[in-house]
Amino acid sequence: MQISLKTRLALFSSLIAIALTILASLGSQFLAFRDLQALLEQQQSSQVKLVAEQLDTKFEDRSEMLRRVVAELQGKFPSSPSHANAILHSLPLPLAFDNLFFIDPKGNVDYSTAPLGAQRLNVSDRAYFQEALRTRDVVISDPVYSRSSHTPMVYMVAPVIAADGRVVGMLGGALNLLKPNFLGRIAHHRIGVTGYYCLVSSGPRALYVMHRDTAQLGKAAHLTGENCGEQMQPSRYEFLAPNAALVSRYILQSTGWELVAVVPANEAYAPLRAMHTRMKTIAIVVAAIAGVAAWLATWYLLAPLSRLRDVVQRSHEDDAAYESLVLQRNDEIGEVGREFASLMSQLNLQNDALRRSEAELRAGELRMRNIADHLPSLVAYLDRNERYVFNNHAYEREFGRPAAELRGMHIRDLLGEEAYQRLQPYLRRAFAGEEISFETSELVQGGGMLWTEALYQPEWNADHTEVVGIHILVRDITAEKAEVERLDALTQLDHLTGIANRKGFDRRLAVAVDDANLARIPFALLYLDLDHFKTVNDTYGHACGDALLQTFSMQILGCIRKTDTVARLGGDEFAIVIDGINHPEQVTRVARDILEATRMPFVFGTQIIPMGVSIGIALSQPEHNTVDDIKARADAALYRAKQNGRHQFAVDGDASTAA
Ligand SMILES: Nc1nc2c(ncn2[C@@H]2O[C@H](COP(=O)(O)OP(=O)(O)OP(=O)(O)O)[C@@H](O)[C@H]2O)c(=O)[nH]1
Repeated sequence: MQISLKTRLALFSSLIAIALTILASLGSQFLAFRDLQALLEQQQSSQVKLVAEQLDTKFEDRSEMLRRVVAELQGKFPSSPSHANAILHSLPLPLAFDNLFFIDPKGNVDYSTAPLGAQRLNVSDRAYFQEALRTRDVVISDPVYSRSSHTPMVYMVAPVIAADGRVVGMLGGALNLLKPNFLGRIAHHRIGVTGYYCLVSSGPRALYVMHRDTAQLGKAAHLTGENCGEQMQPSRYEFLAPNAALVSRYILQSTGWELVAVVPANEAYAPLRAMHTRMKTIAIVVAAIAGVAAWLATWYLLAPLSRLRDVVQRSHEDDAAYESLVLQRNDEIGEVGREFASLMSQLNLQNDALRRSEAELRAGELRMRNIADHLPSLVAYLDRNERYVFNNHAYEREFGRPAAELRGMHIRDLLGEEAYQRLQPYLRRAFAGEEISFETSELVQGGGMLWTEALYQPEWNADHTEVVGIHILVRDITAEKAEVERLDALTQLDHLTGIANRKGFDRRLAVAVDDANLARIPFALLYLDLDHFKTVNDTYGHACGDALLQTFSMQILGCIRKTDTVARLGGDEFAIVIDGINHPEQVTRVARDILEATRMPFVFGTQIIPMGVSIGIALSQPEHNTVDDIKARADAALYRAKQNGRHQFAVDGDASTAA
């Protein structure tokens, strides 16, 4: 389930408000607890101190009484039981003590207002007796717990000191501590309703002298930190639910005993509990109100954000949705709204431009495709895996398959394994980044050659680090080839006579030399030069000379085979290449035929002009031939024919030859 930001923020704010309210309430409870605790401790301490001082006063009064009586004895210990009884009964002490007694210097209890047992009591080993001997003052004993009477007793003794300073005896008083006139009233005294006191003696064996539970009387107590037996286990959150009783203590000056007052937590902190309950109620109400208020405030404050979100969502389908935004808000949401509106406006402009350029691009692509489709050449694009991505219509015509079917097809599958193997070196170079152009030829059905020119142009990735594909252009150049050959042939023809010119002659001669060297096909080279042609020109004019040259070339053609080649090398110089000769006679017969053909005069208009030609013949060598060598030999033979008187032939290497 998706929870909106607004809900989450509202929830979060509410929780914060509730948490803060609870924290504030806990804080005030803690402070209230601390203040109340300090106040209660102060009050209770004062009360305990007051009671302790009353007890001290009671002990002090009795001590003072004993001192006064002892002083009245003027250092004389009673000399007889009757004397002692007289003294004891004459004193007001019985009101203060439960019984009175005299102890002689050896610790024997001689006289007592209480009946003495059969066995004589000696207290010389008691601490209070020895203390009184040492301090020579009134001493209060540690409490003695009487099992028979279940009462705690203390003995107070005052030494009788003779004029010479000796302790001649002691006057003692026994005190039942639980008597109403002493501790009795305090023991049953309550602090508050459930609070109570206990009194713990001093010394290493501290006992309960006073306790609300009489069963505890005389039992061991803690020397320090006594809580009247209460279990004190304050919790960590004492201020929330006080658990530990409120304890105050005070040490009696007269005895060193500790008076402890305990008020159970239930009573001591009752106001706090009441306050706690009230505060809890208030805190719940305040937290609820704060939570709801925070929720509503967040909801209200973030409502524009929701509207902005709606507009943003609608902007997917509606480019103008942002125009409904309220942009006057002077806060972050207003800023976001304005930024969004500005972005959307820019985006719309860019989208328009993009749409326009996309349309242009599509139109451009269409144009390019149309152009490519109308081209007679094969136009394709191969991806890195040598699979077609694009093929123009020419492919459909060429391979008889729809272009869509070719898309994704491997080039090998379309062209066949053999053609693919032929093209692979070129493909490899193109994929290596080289722009390749090459020609191929193949025999076509019905004879003739089909010539094609292929252009492989690599396409690089954006950072020019890798070739991602190849553009392929394959065009039929058969017609071009034929035209080139035709033009090339034209360049090898003599424009005047229509036979080969020097260039054509050189090519033909080179082929003949190669054939002779490689295939042992013998050939002959004939150099021909018209005799006195200059005179013809000079006498009958240049046109006449031209006509003679044309006639002469026709005459030569009549004397040679179709496979032989005649060329005009320039001026009145001609050459013939005769190959595949079986015998030199075959060549000399051609020379003789030409001499015979030119024996007849040339008729130009009304002019009859005698003709003559000198011929030099060179035959190919059985072994190694060169163009220059055979030319030189033919030329030398021609020279010889001229020298010998013209209109004859001479054969290289044969000095006798002539026609
Ligand atoms: N009519 C015409 N004359 C040409 C043409 N080309 C060269 N000539 C001329 O041909 C002549 C060649 O003369 P040469 O071969 O030097 O002299 P020749 O008179 O034939 O002498 P020999 O060869 O020794 O018998 C020169 O007069 C050139 O001007 C051409 O195309 N037409």
